[in-house]
Amino acid sequence: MRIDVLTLFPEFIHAAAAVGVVGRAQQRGLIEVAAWNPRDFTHDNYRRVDERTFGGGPGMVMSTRPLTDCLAAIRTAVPEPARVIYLTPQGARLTQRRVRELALLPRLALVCGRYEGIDERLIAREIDEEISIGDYVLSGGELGAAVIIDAVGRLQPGALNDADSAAHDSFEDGLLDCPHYTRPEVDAQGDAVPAVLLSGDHAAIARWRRREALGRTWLRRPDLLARMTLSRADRALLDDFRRTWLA
Ligand SMILES: NC[C@H]1CCC[C@@H](CNc2ccc(C(N)=O)cn2)C1
Repeated sequence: MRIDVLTLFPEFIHAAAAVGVVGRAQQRGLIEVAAWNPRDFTHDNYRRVDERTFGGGPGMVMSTRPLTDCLAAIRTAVPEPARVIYLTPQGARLTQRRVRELALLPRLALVCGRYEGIDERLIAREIDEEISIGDYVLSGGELGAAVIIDAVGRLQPGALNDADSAAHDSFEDGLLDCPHYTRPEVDAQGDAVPAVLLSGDHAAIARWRRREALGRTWLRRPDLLARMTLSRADRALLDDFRRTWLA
């Protein structure tokens, strides 16, 4: 998968994509991340990338000409057509379902706004999809771009190996993750690891983890649970969790 990012801060994007699972995925050729700076597409001595907003008032808007030229360069950089995504609080909330769909595309182009954003005509002409990573305002779209790069990058086949594959499951099935434990078995405060995890009974461990994931989702994110149709086995596990919890 190829991801091009239009940003005034390419170094941020390169740094975010260079570490961990995504950095390794890049080394393995599973994903290619390229950052493009619209400032390189300016022609004035001051390399201006922002301009005053029509109608007056505070705040600047990103200059359209450098953005248009930068996007044109991005589109022609490789023959594959790209889905062009604009990161903005006005976008559709990003979900794991949408991440899984985006991860299947051959190419993404992520447009990172700064200042008050970009001209609405540019959005109409160039942007295929507006995505928000949450209901808050950031100083730029770069953190949203980094979120998308990470979320789709880790889903590329071969990106996660056994050590990380557990992380692949959490939220994949719409549930929150179960609790995790490592040494010591009993800590300095005398708190012990749940015995089932030390039992070696893999079926019981799987049931325990599923029950904890269902229970946590019920307690912390009932909205997620409401969207799911549970199997008979899952309903039994959740009832069991609730009985214990409410006892
Ligand atoms: N109206 C301000 C707004 C104009 C367009 C550019 C954004 C950049 N900042 C962002 C971008 C995305 C998000 C998010 N939640 O995904 C938050 N903040 C700022």
